[in-house]
Amino acid sequence: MIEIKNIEKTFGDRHVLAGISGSFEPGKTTLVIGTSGTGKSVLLKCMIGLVKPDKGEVLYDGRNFLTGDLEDQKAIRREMGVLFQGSALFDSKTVLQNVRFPLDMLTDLSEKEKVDRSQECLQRVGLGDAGDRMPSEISGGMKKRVGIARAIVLNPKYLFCDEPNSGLDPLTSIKIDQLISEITEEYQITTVVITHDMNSMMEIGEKIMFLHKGKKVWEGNSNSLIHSDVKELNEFINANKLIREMEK
Ligand SMILES: Nc1ncnc2c1ncn2[C@@H]1O[C@H](COP(=O)(O)OP(=O)(O)OP(=O)(O)O)[C@@H](O)[C@H]1O
Repeated sequence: MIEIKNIEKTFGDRHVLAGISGSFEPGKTTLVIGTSGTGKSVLLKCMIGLVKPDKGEVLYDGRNFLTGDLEDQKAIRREMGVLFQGSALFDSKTVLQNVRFPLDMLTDLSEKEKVDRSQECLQRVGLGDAGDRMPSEISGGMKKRVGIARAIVLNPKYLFCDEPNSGLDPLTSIKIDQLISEITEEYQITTVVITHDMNSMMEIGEKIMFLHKGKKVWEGNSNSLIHSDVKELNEFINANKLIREMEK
């Protein structure tokens, strides 16, 4: 379980996060949604330690990530998997080498153990026979799968995905969403996904947080999403519906 308490962040005179609290449960995918520039990525960066919040707490199963013991902080980092926007694969490495990279950096497993574990993760994301291919030779959806395999290779307790559907067609997006959701349940990972994607919200929206102007103004699931009486959320949903209509 991850808990965030009253997270605030200001850049210059811009109050980007104005006190956000919430909790993220194991085995569940929590979606963080909101219009562009509303602070979703900054919140995620605060949670994974890439940005230091001005105020607030981030607790990983009760361990304070910002002010806690250094050993705890290191252990928490080791327990995180991150799927970055655009997959962020190394172009000069093969698919398998990309997946094993965290094992090379952070473990002293034997060569065979590293290959076996990387291969196992590739298998899990449906790319068991793509290990020798180069990133330039595979599709956008496959790159995301490789990114997911790399994010889970260290067996994380916490998984963070920033816009996992960016650049994908709707069908591939749904498959990637389903994969993230299945893996989350299967390994009981606490997963946080930032998304704009209305399909994702309907498909895997068991828990959704809506941010507006640096605040969490609504929380619920995909069923309650469409019946909310929060004006900003309704505007966001209608704008998304419009975009979907235009894309058809
Ligand atoms: N390092 C930084 N320095 C200054 N301003 C920043 C920095 N990082 C983010 N911001 C600002 O914080 C605000 C929120 O940005 P953020 O990337 O979190 O938005 P977002 O909700 O993720 O948007 P999008 O959906 O477009 O990715 C933006 O106005 C952005 O310009």
